[in-house]
Amino acid sequence: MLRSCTAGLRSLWALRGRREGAPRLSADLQPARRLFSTEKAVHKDWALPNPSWSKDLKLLFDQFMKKCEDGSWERLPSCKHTCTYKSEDFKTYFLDPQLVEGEGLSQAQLFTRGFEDGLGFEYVIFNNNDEKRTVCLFQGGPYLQGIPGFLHGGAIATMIDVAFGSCAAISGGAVMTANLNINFKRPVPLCSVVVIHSQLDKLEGRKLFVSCNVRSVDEKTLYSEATGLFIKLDPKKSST
Ligand SMILES: CCCCCCCCCCCCCCCC(=O)SCCNC(=O)CCNC(=O)[C@H](O)C(C)(C)COP(=O)(O)OP(=O)(O)OC[C@H]1O[C@@H](n2cnc3c(N)ncnc32)[C@H](O)[C@@H]1OP(=O)(O)O
Repeated sequence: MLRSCTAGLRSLWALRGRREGAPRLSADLQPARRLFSTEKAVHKDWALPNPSWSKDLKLLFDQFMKKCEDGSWERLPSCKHTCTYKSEDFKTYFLDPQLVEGEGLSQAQLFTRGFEDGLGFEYVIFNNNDEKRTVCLFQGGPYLQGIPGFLHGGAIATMIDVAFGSCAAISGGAVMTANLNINFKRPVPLCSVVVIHSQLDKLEGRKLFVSCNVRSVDEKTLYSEATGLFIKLDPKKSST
């Protein structure tokens, strides 16, 4: 298993390099890279443009890919069927191995990647390791409607959780959300693009405090602000 993980990891990052001509990551970006599990399927990286992406989303994506060229930013690949954490990490916490590998979970996939292209969550996350922050570019599709014409608050909360989770996991490894606190300030138009700027504010023992704001592409509209608490899992405790 470990061997196939490593091989998968290598091929994922090789694929990334081939697709985008991405530069080699500097050594200090290695922690983020190590977090990826690629044990079964590295066939598709979902954090790449598809035909459903709007002009705004593609434009922002290109701008951030440019920022990746000097190594200060990195795009985080996103798999659908495999846990984005190393499964070895989670096996430590979820002592029943069936929870991680059982037949019953063969259908399991990441909630945010379970929609057809363009209908649900279209997003990509970029990480700046030195500044301990991430930027998530998010286009919420028509299946995420709440009030007619606007995104469901739960969809925004989900995306904030994913953005926070990535930001926290890069520093903390295997983490879980303990608390999310969101102020919804303006409704987000369905199918528009928003930018979620997340920041690791404080690391205190196993606690990672994060915050974010959700803004329009032109940055003029502040849609939401949130804080979160993530807890680094304790290998001595079972979570089940
Ligand atoms: C390249 C890299 C890519 C990155 C690749 C990753 C990509 C990633 C993408 C996917 C991202 C998906 C993101 C979804 C993330 C979920 O959806 S997680 C699911 C939702 N969350 C849950 O189900 C968690 C349920 N809760 C629990 O299991 C347990 O409460 C926890 C959170 C594990 C903590 O339990 P514990 O380890 O026993 O912690 P415990 O000893 O009770 O508390 C530790 C400390 O935290 C404090 N604490 C705990 N809970 C709280 C709370 N709610 N409020 C305040 N303080 C608290 C305690 O007071 C204590 O403080 P100190 O005494 O140390 O000062």
